[in-house]
Amino acid sequence: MTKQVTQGHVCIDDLSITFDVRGGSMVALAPTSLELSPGSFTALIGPSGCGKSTLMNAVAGFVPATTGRITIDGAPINGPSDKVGVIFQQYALFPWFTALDNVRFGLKRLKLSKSEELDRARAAIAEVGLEEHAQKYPQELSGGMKQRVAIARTFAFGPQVMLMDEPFGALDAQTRLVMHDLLLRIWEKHKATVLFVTHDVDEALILTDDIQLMSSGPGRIIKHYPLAEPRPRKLNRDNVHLLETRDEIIALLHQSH
Ligand SMILES: Nc1ncnc2c1ncn2[C@@H]1O[C@H](COP(=O)(O)OP(=O)(O)OP(=O)(O)O)[C@@H](O)[C@H]1O
Repeated sequence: MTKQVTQGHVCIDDLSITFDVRGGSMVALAPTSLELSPGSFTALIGPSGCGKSTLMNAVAGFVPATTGRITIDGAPINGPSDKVGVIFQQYALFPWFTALDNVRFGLKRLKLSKSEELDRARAAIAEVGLEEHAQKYPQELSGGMKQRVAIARTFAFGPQVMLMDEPFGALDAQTRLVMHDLLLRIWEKHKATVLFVTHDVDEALILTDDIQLMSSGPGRIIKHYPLAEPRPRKLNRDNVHLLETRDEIIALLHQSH
């Protein structure tokens, strides 16, 4: 039975971000509104420099809104929140901790007993298929394995919102496919609301419920593409809508370059 999700409702309302730079200011994100329903999986696509990471960083509470506001379940975001997990392209694991201890570190905020923390970390490591590598250090793991640890660490503490900024951008094509299956399996189980930045249109078409397309910088959302096709998806002639959507998005991205 599908899990009913009620938390992780993200409202981005007329958000713009301006940075102070030497000799003035620069608009990194033009006024943008976006609503993510609880448990949905949304891709953010747009030309380089259009403000995708800036938007993510604002939802993560790392960058303040210049105008507008962001709420999660009605509560304004004014800084990093326990409701939000973040995964970047760079794995951001602590090199001095094993895979298991990296996941345990992510659980510290929950203040569990030592045995509960260990059980939960072990379960998360098992969920991403790394039981046999739990005692290895990041430098002993492949890029795909490191990103599995990052996924385990972030989902383990139970975030309602998951922000993923090109999480598979550094991985080879084959490993990416494996990671797509893994991410979908974990997302379907945990049902966090996911906002996923990617440059890879196919990745967005395979994974998400909705693709939000941004204009070139200072960007804003110009169009969105709801995707109702059941998963797992394949980009072939049986899925004409996905292929047409791909063509249209690629054409718009080319125009904006
Ligand atoms: N802290 C900052 N200070 C000043 N300018 C910034 C800062 N962060 C981002 N910018 C600028 O804001 C604009 C948007 O950057 P951002 O990283 O959000 O784009 P992006 O769409 O994620 O790009 P890419 O796809 O290349 O990663 C860029 O022009 C960038 O140089």
